[in-house]
Amino acid sequence: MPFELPQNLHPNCGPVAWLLGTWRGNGHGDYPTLEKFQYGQELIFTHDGRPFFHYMARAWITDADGGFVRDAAMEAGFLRCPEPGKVELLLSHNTGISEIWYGAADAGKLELHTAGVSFTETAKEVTAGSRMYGNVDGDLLYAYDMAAVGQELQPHLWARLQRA
Ligand code: HEM
Repeated sequence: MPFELPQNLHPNCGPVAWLLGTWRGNGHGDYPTLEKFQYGQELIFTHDGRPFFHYMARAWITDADGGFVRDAAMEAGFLRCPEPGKVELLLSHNTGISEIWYGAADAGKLELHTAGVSFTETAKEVTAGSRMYGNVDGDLLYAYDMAAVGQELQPHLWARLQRA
């Protein structure tokens, strides 16, 4: 179904409007401390006309044929649009991590970097992140790099999702 810009979209959110809706697809994961893995994921961005989007995502580990193995990471938050092209992201993870991000959006591309990461006393140590979201031929491609468990900033996830 083609994406139609909502009539009540806040103008500050124009550069990220293409993200609105539900996306599903597959990704790959890696990190020096881990075995490579594959996953399925669903991302949902919604809005109510105010200058922010609500965001939630859930992932599940898959086998080589794409079959469900087990539930994996969940994250939820708010993508705020203080002015066109400028975003702030507040993100909470089921793994006990909470982050503040700043980013820039332009022509189907959104790039974000953490300004701060907090974690509970039982969570793994994550100290920084970098995310890139791009609209490529109508699909959502993203890459997530993290600095965690003593390793420097490097790829943990990349995925290609289709509009559901
Ligand atoms: C699509 C979402 C994600 C998937 C499918 C995923 C998958 C995995 C898997 C399979 C592992 C190995 C341990 C395990 O089996 O649980 C892992 C470890 C880890 N992930 Fe992720 N992850 C995701 C998102 C994230 C995010 C958003 C963060 C940071 C906020 C993160 C941080 C970590 C850390 C710190 C480890 C532990 C590394 C270690 O102890 O060596 N992951 N992840």
